[in-house]
Amino acid sequence: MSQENQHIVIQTENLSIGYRQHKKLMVVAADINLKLYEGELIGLVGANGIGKSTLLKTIAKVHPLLHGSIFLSDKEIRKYTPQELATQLSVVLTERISSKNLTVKELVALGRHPYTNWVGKLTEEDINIVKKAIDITHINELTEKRCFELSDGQLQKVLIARAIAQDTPIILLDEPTTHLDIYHKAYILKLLKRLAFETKKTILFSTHEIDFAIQLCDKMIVMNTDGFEFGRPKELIQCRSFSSLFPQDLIIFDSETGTYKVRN
Ligand SMILES: Nc1ncnc2c1ncn2[C@@H]1O[C@H](COP(=O)(O)OP(=O)(O)OP(=O)(O)O)[C@@H](O)[C@H]1O
Repeated sequence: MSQENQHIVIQTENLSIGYRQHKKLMVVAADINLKLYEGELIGLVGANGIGKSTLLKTIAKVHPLLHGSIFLSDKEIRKYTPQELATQLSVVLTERISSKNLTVKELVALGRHPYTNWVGKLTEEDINIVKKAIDITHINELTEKRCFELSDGQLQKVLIARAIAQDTPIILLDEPTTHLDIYHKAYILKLLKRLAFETKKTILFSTHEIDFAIQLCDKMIVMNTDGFEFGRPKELIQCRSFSSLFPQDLIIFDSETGTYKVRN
């Protein structure tokens, strides 16, 4: 699809992100201007502590912005009620969940919460959406287990299933593949790509799997100490964005293969 026909789903204008500590501002990143379109899978990469989680939490309104604006589907984020926001955006963060006594099926069904009545009764359509989310994330054999019985990787897939069940135009994920083996890392990223393409969702995720992200993402945001670079993976390779991401004493970026190699 050509970009002119696509809607902008997330837009930031002169956004500054960071923290207020003892009345002091700690700016993590400033002047962030992004336009993310429907149907795009966008990978957010950068060194440890550069601000990836802070950016995701700020866009999700889990953490307040310091300056500037964020628009989700043309509406400023501060104007959204929590209920409205839950129908626009689902989030998978790295924090441990508090509802570990729930079964996997119950946790995934919580994704339907924004759409259910006040007693949380699921309609037949809700049940089908939950089933589909369980199917496509390959967690069928886990549905009756309680969440505290799961491995980190299994729990990660369950949280992704909950976000899919929430069925929002935007999905934000903080390091969704951290605890997964290499096969399931590729599986989940390909699933996110397919979801973005087939259902026109905008999916933004942070990751340290830079080589997988280069292979699969439509666009990438590269955060570094000087600011950020944004574009298609090929363009970013040409601009040497990945080469300058880390000190060059131990690893170098091979632009032919799109991977990092350890120096001999
Ligand atoms: N609650 C907080 N209060 C104050 N500073 C924080 C808080 N959380 C994170 N920071 C700081 O903000 C900066 C960015 O942290 P953030 O967690 O966003 O980085 P990240 O890129 O996600 O890192 P990683 O790859 O290690 O997960 C870091 O310097 C971190 O110490």
